[in-house]
Amino acid sequence: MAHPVVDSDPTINVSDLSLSYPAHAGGREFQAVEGVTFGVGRGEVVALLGESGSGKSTLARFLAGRGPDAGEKAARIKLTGGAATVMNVPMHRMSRRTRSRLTAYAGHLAQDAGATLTPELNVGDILFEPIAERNKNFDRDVLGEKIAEMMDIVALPLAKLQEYPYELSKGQRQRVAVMRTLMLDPALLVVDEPTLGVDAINRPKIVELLKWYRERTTASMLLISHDIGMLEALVEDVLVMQHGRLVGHGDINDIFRQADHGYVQKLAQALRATAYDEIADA
Ligand SMILES: Nc1ncnc2c1ncn2[C@@H]1O[C@H](COP(=O)(O)OP(=O)(O)OP(=O)(O)O)[C@@H](O)[C@H]1O
Repeated sequence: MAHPVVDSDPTINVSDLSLSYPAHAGGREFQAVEGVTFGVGRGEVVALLGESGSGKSTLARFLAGRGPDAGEKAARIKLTGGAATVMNVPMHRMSRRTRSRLTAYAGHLAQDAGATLTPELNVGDILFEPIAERNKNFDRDVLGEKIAEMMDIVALPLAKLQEYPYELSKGQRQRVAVMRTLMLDPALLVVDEPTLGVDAINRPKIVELLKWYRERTTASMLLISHDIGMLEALVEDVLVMQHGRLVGHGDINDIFRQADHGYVQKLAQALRATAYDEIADA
């Protein structure tokens, strides 16, 4: 059985990978990702950009080991071509046990994760939930220090630990969801639009938290985000997807300055319209 090697380099290695959703409701199998090749080196932060429906979340969920996770059969992702390894674990025909080992080291923040926090638990227990699921006898005091540090970074008062998700704002719930993803000290962090729907004042706090995590670990990150502040603070390498294919790949500055693909040019223009020039010139 394959064991994840947490310090393997690269952390992610993808070669000509194609991913599909199964046929359902009389429809045909749908290929969401087609012939994608790239790697994420140890400690590297790679951003995955592209228009809605281009396959970013599918690729991210699969590489985080959550491909077959969805309750509904129709949402289970199948490898239909090529190969991928994550922390040296081949992603093809993975046993349930191997997958469980992998997901212990690969954190995944799904899109809009703040909306899916367990409603019956208070924030403190939500943060302990991933650890309690693996080991009932964990040390609350040791982890309490880490939680206090993270709460401080994202500017949530400690009193919030006693509150339930319905008592929090959307942005507060999202900050809790990001903290929860960091509780198991993932060696690979796959985050899908972590600041989406969070107001402009609180977005930088999520960026700060991911930066803090990056600085205290050698974690690798695959980050889906069009948040310019986040790209500036964390990202070196960018992948651009369109219709399930990779249409751009390279250094964040080069790709937006010398993009030769029509869609990458349009995306670069849109990002520049926000603040990209300031970043590229800095
Ligand atoms: N369960 C499913 N069954 C069939 N097709 C699906 C399923 N889930 C997603 N898709 C399709 O797969 C394609 C890629 O979707 P995906 O969510 O990966 O894109 P995305 O780039 O992350 O988009 P967004 O930015 O809107 O999240 C889309 O065409 C989508 O409709």
